[in-house]
Formats: sequence, structure tokens, C-alpha cells
Amino acid sequence: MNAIDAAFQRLREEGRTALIPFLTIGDPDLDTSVDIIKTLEEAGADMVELGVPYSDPLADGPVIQRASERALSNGRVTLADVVHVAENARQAGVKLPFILFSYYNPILQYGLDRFFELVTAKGISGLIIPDLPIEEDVELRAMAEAVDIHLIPLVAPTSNDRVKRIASKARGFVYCVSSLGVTGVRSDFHAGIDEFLSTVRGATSTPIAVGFGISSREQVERFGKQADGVIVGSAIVRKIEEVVQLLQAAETKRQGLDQIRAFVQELRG
Ligand SMILES: O=P(O)(O)OC[C@@H](O)[C@@H](O)c1c[nH]c2ccccc12
Repeated sequence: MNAIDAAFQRLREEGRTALIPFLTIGDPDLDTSVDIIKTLEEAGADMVELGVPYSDPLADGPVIQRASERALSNGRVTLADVVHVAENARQAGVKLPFILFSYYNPILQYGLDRFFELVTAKGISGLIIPDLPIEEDVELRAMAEAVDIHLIPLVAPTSNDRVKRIASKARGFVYCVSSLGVTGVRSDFHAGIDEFLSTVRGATSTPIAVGFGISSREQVERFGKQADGVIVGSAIVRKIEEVVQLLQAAETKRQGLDQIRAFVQELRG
């Protein structure tokens, strides 16, 4: 059974909402990313989005844009580097399901066949490609499912029939974007978010998770009432940014990781 499906089944039995952090791999370096993933698991995360840093992150706000710049300032961070971080985290004992997050271009450049050879049997259970439109995802979705990886679709609070078409085919979970626009911490969400989530819920039996703008325990609780998971990226990436100097020095790395753990534990409650 795919590890994402197993995780949501366990969470349903426990009556809990999945906490799904996102981090940019290579920020501030590849080895520290392994330490941060371990810390996220210790803090109670249920699965994690491993972000491939990209030079043109169109859907990202300033926090994640800066994280990509930090990661890429040490030189290239390739898809293979990110998969290698996933393997190292597994070897370090991390059990979390991994969701590889990449814009489409790096995958296209790498080549679809070569990409799926790279990610097969490396502990990757999900794939999110925010700029791959559903009209173009048939081939890639089939290639992913053939190696037991779920291509996780994003739906935004726009036209209902498109939402239903996407949600009805979804595997893993449906990524419900809470607001139009780019990633980044928010205090208010799309006006029709509750109806939007009900529409998605009604269109599929696949779990649904909400992302974009979530940064506090109360927001996690609010969305936990309607969704099976909550995704938190920028708020965690901002915490990484705040402690990045501590993370980069051996004698203070633990202190930096402890601050990240405390923040995520607070989110989880
Ligand atoms: O950063 P936020 O507002 O918490 O949103 C999650 C987001 O970081 C993560 O899922 C993500 C990072 N980059 C993206 C680009 C598009 C869609 C989603 C994403």
C-alpha cells in the first residue's frame, strides 16, 4: 500500500488531521535538510513535501523564493540531489512518507523516463507539480502510478466543474489551495473557502488537504475540521530562515533544529 494512503488511513483511525510541512531542499545545505526532515518527524509531522529549489518559482511568495535562492547559492541542487536527501533521511531512520515537490521544467529537462527511473523505489510516495495542468498530466500520472507514486493534484477555489473533474481522479490527496495568488503566510483566506472545500469533499473519497497561508495552531485547527490534512510551507521555511545562521555552525545547529521543532510542535498542538 502506498505510504500516503497508509498514513491517511492511520490518521482517520486516530481521528487526527495530517500535518504536512514543506521545506526547500538544500536550504541552507543538503545535509542540514536531512537534519530538518528528522526534526519535522520528531515534532509530529505526518508526511513532508521535499521542495526542489527552482530559479523561477512563479507560484511562490518571497519567503520560499529566498529559500530557493539560498539553496541555489551553494551551486545547483538537482532532482537527483533531492532524491538523495530522501534516501539519506530514510537511512537516518525517518519513516515519514515523502512527497517530491517540483515545478514541471526541471522534470521535463531531466526527461520523464529518466525521472521515473530516478524516483522509483527511493521512498517517494507522492509527487506535486504545481504548474502541470490537468490537461497535460495523463501520461505523467500513468507513469507515476506504474511505480506506486501518487500524482497529487492541486485545485484552487475557481470553477466548480473543473474542481470536480480534478478531484474525481485524484490519488493520494487533493491539494486544496486556500487562496488565489502565491504561497505565503496569510491572516485571511478566500471568501468562499468553506463552500470550496465542501465541493471538493463531495467530489471524491480521496483525502483532501488545505495549503497556502497557514501559519498558526488556530488556522491548523480551523482547516482540520473540514480537511484530512493541512500543509504548511512558508511559515516553516521562514522559521528555517530565522535560524539559518545557527544551522550553519556545528556548535549551534542543535539549537537551530530545536527552534524548528518547537515551532512545528506548536502548530501540531
Ligand atoms: O507556503 P504556504 O503558504 O504555507 O503554502 C504551502 C506551500 O509552501 C507548498 O505546498 C508549496 C511551495 N511552493 C508551492 C508552489 C505552488 C503550490 C504549493 C507550493
